Amino acid sequence: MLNNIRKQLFTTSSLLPKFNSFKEVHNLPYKKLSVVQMQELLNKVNAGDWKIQGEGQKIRKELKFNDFIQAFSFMNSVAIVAEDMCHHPDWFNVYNNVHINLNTHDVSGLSIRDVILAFAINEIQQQAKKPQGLNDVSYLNQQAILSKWNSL
Ligand SMILES: C[C@H](O)[C@H](O)[C@H]1CNC2=NC(N)=NC(=O)C2=N1
Repeated sequence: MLNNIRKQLFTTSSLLPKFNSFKEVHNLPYKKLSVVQMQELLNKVNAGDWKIQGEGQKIRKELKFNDFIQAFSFMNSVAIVAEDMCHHPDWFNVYNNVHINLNTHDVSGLSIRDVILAFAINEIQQQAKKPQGLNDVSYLNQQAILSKWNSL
């Protein structure tokens, strides 16, 4: 048991791919990650605040914003990155609350794609300061997110 965990921890260190555009993410190789591997990767990319659900079926985060404009502008920014990645959040929004679940359908669980999107969402959350309206995504800096990922 301990040996298995050690082996899994060891193998995760080689699992962080580099890429220069979110459009490349769809072509990266991916496989189902164990709960241990997933937790290790989330910690590594500063996304330890995402909670792994059940036996590793999905990860979840609940966010609260100042108001609906801030929440919806954040969702617009995430939608832009998610569409480029071809990996989309399963989410719920009421007023200033946004609940997000991520998973990878064809592995019936979690993969590196969920790690990358969780990382990007955390970065966008930090960037989303004071939008001028529902559709204001002018603060979104994809290059900054990409270079931060590539330097992890
Ligand atoms: C065909 C297309 O690439 C797939 O259906 C994509 C779309 N968006 C997705 N989004 C998420 N979160 N998980 C997926 O497995 C997924 N698959």
